[in-house]
Amino acid sequence: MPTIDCCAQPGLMPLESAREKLLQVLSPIAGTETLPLVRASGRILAEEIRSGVHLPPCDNSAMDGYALRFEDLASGLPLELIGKSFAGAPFDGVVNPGTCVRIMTGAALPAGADTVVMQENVNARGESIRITCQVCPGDHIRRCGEDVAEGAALLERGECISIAHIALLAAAGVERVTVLRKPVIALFSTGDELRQPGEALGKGDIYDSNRIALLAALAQMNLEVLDLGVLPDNEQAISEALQRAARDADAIITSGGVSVGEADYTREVLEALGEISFWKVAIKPGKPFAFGNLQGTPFFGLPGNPVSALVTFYQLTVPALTVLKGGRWHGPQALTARLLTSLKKKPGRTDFQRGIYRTGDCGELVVEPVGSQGSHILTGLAVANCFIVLARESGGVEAGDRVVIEPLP
Ligand SMILES: Nc1nc2c(c(=O)[nH]1)N[C@H]1C(S)=C(S)[C@@H](COP(=O)(O)OP(=O)(O)OC[C@H]3O[C@@H](n4cnc5c(N)ncnc54)[C@H](O)[C@@H]3O)O[C@H]1N2
Ligand code: MOO
Repeated sequence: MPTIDCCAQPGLMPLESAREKLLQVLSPIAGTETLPLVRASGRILAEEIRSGVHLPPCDNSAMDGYALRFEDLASGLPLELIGKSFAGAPFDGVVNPGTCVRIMTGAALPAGADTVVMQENVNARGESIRITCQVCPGDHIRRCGEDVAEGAALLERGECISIAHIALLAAAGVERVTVLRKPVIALFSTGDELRQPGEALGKGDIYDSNRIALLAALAQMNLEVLDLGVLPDNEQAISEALQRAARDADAIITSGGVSVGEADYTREVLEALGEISFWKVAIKPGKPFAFGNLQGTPFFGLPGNPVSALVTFYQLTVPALTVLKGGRWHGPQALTARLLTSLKKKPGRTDFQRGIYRTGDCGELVVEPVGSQGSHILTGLAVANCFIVLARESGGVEAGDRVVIEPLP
């Protein structure tokens, strides 16, 4: 019989409900900017973009070879070579019956020609050629507009611009794009024990890792950060920082001070100044996550334990920030894998254990939990490439069972 999770008190909000609530409350920020295409990767498109050209712009050759008229091949007679067509230097004449043109990959198909034969299948002698293989009409021709027709939509509003999108827009001659501005995220850590790199550690002190990791993660998401640094466990300092954050930022993220200890002030101060919509989620690690707002600015209170901070960042904060910056959140990117080592779990909270997945000998995905799963154990998270997600009401899982995994970004 499974034992009870003593940390899963009644009233914890299921992860799915918490996420739904966040996504209901958040809406995209207003404001746009126009950027050179090359700087637009990861930004959210604020306009639909249509193509001003056909892609490819004209019929052209997919191979280095010879452009000819298919019907000429029936006779088996040699074809007279009358010119050359290069990408950038097309042949201006016409391929009349009995003639052909030397053509390079990407060169415009000359008028009159309807087929290209690659040069490996041709015997060229002086100014005439013979075809040495079976040919089909239209072989090796890339058709005008077969990728994109002039006027067709290239990208929709709200698309998160990828490198492939940049290639597509560049191919259509787009130089600048209008994107949503970057939301500003205010960020601070709390804790009297937190020190900066270069400072000596006194007894019980640690270096502030959460803020640094979150700064990097927010930059990777193309968000602007208002870095409010490390605050002491002091209500006045936290209150002032929260009010500045609400005034100057589009969202507030804090680390620490959301549990029930005597120096855990962040959630209490936020509640006194603004509103907490929910506190404590049925998730492990990360239970004390708090969400609310201060004068309409969304507030994400991440727990201080380093793994808990990053699990709640990925599971709850990233979906909300994706909506805030105008993007679409498509749900967790889940796969299934066969578990190689059994895992203990008590029902009550959705568990995000850290694991390493790979393709096993039989070609299916397998996953191995990393050693220690403590919420203060950063090495486990550092070597992991996925979360192993164990459902809220499930107990332990046996080796050989199939489990859900979510690859880490
Ligand atoms: N009686 C209970 N105690 C605790 C509970 C509970 O339900 N009942 N929940 C535990 C859980 S779960 C978590 S997670 C933590 C969260 O606590 P806080 O959010 O209040 O965080 P702190 O107390 O400030 O710190 C916890 C832990 O993390 C270290 N820390 C804090 N900030 C940072 C940082 N920026 N970088 C690196 N490490 C940080 C801090 O030193 C503490 O060790 O509460 C449990 N307690
Ligand atoms: O959930 Mo806490 O996040 O277990 O350490």
